[in-house]
Amino acid sequence: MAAVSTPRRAPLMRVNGISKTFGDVAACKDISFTLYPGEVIGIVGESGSGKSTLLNCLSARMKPDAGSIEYDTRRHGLIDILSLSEPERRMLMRTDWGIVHQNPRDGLRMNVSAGGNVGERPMAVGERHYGEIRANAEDWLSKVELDIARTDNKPTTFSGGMQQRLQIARNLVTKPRLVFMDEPTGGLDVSVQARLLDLLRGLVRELGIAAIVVTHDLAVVRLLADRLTVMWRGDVVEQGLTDQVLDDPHHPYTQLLVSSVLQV
Ligand SMILES: Nc1ncnc2c1ncn2[C@@H]1O[C@H](COP(=O)(O)OP(=O)(O)OP(=O)(O)O)[C@@H](O)[C@H]1O
Repeated sequence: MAAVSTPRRAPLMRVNGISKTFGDVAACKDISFTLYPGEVIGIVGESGSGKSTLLNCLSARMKPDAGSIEYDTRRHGLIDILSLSEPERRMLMRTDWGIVHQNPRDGLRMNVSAGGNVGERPMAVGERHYGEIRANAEDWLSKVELDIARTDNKPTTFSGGMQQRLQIARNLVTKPRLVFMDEPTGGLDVSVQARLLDLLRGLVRELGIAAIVVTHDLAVVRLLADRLTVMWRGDVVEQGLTDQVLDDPHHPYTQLLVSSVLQV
């Protein structure tokens, strides 16, 4: 019988040999991986292991010393993001990418209403009909479980959890293909974290968005990530399917990380 071959999807992002040094500190050493459309990759590691540096390089906010990052854009196909000009990078950010910061204040405009925060991105990519932009913004506020009666309120009047949900709506409203998340539930109460994670997981799956999620919290990756990358002192020490890595860790650092969590 002839072998049935599964068609291989084209990668969304191909990361090859990324390194970044600050003085004597090698923050990231020769990091490579491939991300496929709709896939969620978690990057875990202790403080100072290089997670944020890697995320900053991948999202073109920091230039690595070596390596390449190719991304399959909707507009121009596969491009080397390190060669983008600043306006091109900003356009990619508006059309294809989202960034969810740990601190919602870094990702929101605090003096603009909640509806304005969500409506700004569709406007930035050319939508002009006020009624539709507002209706879409309200739809997204509902999706992230914010009361649409608060549409005209500024995020300064929201709780931390509400601000984080607003930041998620602002990022997802234009249906990006890739979202970078840096400790998306950090700094929130445990009960608020759990609800937010459920919401994020539902939205990412429903929209088929790929994501790269940096966290030191294994519960976050257990729930969100298909695959896991474990960093230790700038190196990737283990990579694999999330459940496999967490249930059967091979590297001593991963074993320590998993055993230090009572229950994930
Ligand atoms: N702008 C910078 N200048 C100098 N050193 C830096 C800079 N950014 C990061 N580093 C160093 O690079 C290493 C990796 O830092 P990074 O912030 O990427 O780690 P991290 O895993 O994200 O840590 P955390 O979980 O605490 O945010 C650390 O030793 C850090 O001190």
